[in-house]
Amino acid sequence: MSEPILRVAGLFGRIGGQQVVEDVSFDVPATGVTALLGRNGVGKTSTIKSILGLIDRSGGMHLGGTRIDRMPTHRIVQLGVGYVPEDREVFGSLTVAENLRLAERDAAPRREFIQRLFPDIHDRRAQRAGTLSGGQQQMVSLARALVNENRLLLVDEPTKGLAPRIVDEVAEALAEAARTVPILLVEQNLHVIRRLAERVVVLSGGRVVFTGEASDLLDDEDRIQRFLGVHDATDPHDTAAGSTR
Ligand SMILES: Nc1ncnc2c1ncn2[C@@H]1O[C@H](COP(=O)(O)OP(=O)(O)OP(=O)(O)O)[C@@H](O)[C@H]1O
Repeated sequence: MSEPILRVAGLFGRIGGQQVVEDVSFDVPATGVTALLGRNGVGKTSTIKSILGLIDRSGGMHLGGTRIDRMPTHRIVQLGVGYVPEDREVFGSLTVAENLRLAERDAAPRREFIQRLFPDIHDRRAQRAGTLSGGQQQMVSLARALVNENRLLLVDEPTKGLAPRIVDEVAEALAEAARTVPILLVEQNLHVIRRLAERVVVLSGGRVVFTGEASDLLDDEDRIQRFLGVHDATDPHDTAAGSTR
């Protein structure tokens, strides 16, 4: 296997003195989607924020061979790490175009790529982002990260709270994006994980409890239940209409 784009070794993260990430180690391959999974509150968002230096953290982290564990957030971003935060965080009083413009970091932002990937958002470029639906805001949030040439994308629960049809659209956009950039994806929707992820890292209580090929987890109902606490409604043997969240 080629060198991983991100190497996390013995990462600890703290919020208000409380340890929320405990000795976490994993690699993110240089291509495809790696899913960071686990039940609610196990430390997925905190792991992403630790990588970016958004919370107090210590431990070894390398981005393509460059040590980043002592770098401030803006330098990590400048190295080419895009971030799509949980709950989108678009600027509601600004237009779609303004939201995209303020995210542009590169000399040659990929405006045509964004236009092709998100035609609906392009049509709404003069609309204030706060008046968009949740799904449309998610597209703006994704577009803001994709407008730059990144070496790694960190995407936190992009389908949370969205209607099934919009979940499919977001998954499609992520699949397209994953052809150009490796993605570390926090996601709870098993359909989306199944569709996008090649590798999985599972957390429990702030620690890594499983890493492997996505199929090693997704084809094992017992592991799904144990690690994620959900029923796989896509399982053909399962006649109950179980929740995938
Ligand atoms: N701002 C905060 N102040 C105090 N504790 C926090 C804060 N944010 C998160 N925590 C705690 O840190 C732990 C990990 O939270 P985190 O949000 O990283 O989990 P998660 O796996 O992303 O959860 P979810 O799936 O619900 O988003 C939890 O116990 C949570 O209560």
